[in-house]
Amino acid sequence: MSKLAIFGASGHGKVVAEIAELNGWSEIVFFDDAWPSITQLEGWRVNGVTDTLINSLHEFDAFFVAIGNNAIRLDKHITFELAGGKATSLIHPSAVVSKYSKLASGTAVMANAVVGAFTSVGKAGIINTNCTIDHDCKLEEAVHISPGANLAGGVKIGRCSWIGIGASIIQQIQVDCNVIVGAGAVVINDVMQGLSVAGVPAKRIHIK
Ligand SMILES: CC(=O)SCCNC(=O)CCNC(=O)[C@H](O)C(C)(C)COP(=O)(O)OP(=O)(O)OC[C@H]1O[C@@H](n2cnc3c(N)ncnc32)[C@H](O)[C@@H]1OP(=O)(O)O
Repeated sequence: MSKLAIFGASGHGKVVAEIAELNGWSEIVFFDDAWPSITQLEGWRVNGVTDTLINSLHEFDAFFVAIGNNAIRLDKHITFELAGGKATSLIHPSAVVSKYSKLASGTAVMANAVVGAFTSVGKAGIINTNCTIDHDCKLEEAVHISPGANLAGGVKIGRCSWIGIGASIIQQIQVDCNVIVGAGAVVINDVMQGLSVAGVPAKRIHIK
């Protein structure tokens, strides 16, 4: 492994870059549409915008999109794939990922996260710090499980849904696409597409 392009020069990008270093990537270069306002992220250089990366994908062994917004992350991931880039996943060495689980490309698994047996994670997912996803869960594309959230067995999470920090979801629940589950929520019922829920037990909230 040698040269990795990371799109998204943010706090999330920094965490991802450290995991990449721990995974043995020797050269990491950032890209971000805020360039040239941003040319440096901590010790890493930021080299250009989306088109710059598209035109230089052949110089990299892989790319990774480090954007927190689920829909934008998926869109950029697909853009770079269609342009011929090779996506990689990045797994922190302290994470426990079952050998019977499946992670699609472009997923970050942060420190101390647990991915259980026979669980699948779609492309461009974020499995954040110290969260647990138990057995037989199915996460579609671009899902974000925030730090400290816990999913029991057999939970399904739809495309681009965001499970907030410290939320819990009981077994066999289905959370549809584009859902937001608020911080600390306890989800005991299925959640329909596009809704936001929060509280214990989780109920619909109306966000401004
Ligand atoms: C490494 C990282 O940093 S990863 C990121 C981790 N961060 C998170 O997980 C954050 C999760 N975000 C939240 O929980 C947010 O509160 C959201 C996204 C659910 C809502 O945020 P906003 O869009 O700003 O909504 P807003 O603050 O207007 O709240 C709307 C209503 O829902 C309530 N509400 C919002 N969040 C919650 C919550 N977590 N639990 C209970 N009630 C909540 C508000 O009190 C408000 O109620 P009201 O209408 O009676 O006044």
